[in-house]
Amino acid sequence: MLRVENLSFSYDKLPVLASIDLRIQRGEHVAIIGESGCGKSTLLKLMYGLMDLEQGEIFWEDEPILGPAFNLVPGMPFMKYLSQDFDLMPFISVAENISQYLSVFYPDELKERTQELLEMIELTAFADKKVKTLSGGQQQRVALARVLAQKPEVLLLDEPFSHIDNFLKNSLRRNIFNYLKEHRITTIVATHDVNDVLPFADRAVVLRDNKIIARARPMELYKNPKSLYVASLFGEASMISIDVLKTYANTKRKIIVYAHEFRVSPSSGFHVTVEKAYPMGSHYLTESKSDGNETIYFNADKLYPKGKEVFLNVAIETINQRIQEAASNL
Ligand SMILES: Nc1ncnc2c1ncn2[C@@H]1O[C@H](COP(=O)(O)OP(=O)(O)OP(=O)(O)O)[C@@H](O)[C@H]1O
Repeated sequence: MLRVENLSFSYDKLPVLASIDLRIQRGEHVAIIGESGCGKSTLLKLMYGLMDLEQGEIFWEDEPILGPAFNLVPGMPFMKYLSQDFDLMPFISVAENISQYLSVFYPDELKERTQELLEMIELTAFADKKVKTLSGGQQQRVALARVLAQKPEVLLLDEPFSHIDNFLKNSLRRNIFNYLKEHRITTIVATHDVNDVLPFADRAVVLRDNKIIARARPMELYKNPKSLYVASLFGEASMISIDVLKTYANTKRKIIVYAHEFRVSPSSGFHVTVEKAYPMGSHYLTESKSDGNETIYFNADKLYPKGKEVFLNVAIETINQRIQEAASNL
């Protein structure tokens, strides 16, 4: 188990993390999510021992993870950390970068394993190319293979697919996250991208204002977001007063509704005026204003012009589910 106990950290007296407690089981895959600058990378660096803690302790099983004040070589040998700059050897080939940490005493195994990792990152055809000649996305894939080759017990990944195009991203995610699960490698991923979180993470931890504000299975967080901040990490969402959605409900309490949960009606429902629409392929993400001047996002299957008045409805099951969840959070 990885244990983070009462961790606090500041850069030049600017607090970034305060009183963080976290337990991650061996083999678990945890996503650290939150807005840019909330401290995700800092938490990963502290977990790896790259910086000294200001307060608190971190353990992997019973071994304390210590920073540079206690370790000449920063970083723990049973862990690997893939930062946003990839730490590759630019003047040697892709295959050599990947196999650098494999044992030369077992040449067949070395070749086989390098081949397996090249296939996983879909760069077999580039095996003999020098890393410096690769694109940013290709270098990120080599960096991923290079950390996997080292068979860490714990892998810390900071935005691991940020440079990779959408065309490849999904298959790479499946290849890599399935591999990590099969090999029971404890994985902690700092990410902005819900596609790294919902399909793969066992748990998501949400950071905001130096603190963990939510932790749960990703689908629980998604279905029952405790705040607009949490919902917004998963998609466009709005806060709506219950009585405007359910006219007979006599309460001003608000619930969160995702853009895709609204249905457009020409004649009845919650009245809004269209401000702007963004084509998203399968639908138009439409920005509108309510009569109370709140910004409401909804998905529409056609393009509504600015100024168009429409009515929005939300399925009664969704409203009731959010009301129940809001009550259970009280
Ligand atoms: N070396 C540093 N010196 C001073 N301040 C820093 C340093 N590194 C990060 N910070 C600050 O600490 C805060 C947290 O940064 P961090 O990189 O951990 O956030 P993040 O959540 O990973 O952001 P992003 O998602 O944009 O990568 C930010 O306000 C950042 O400006």
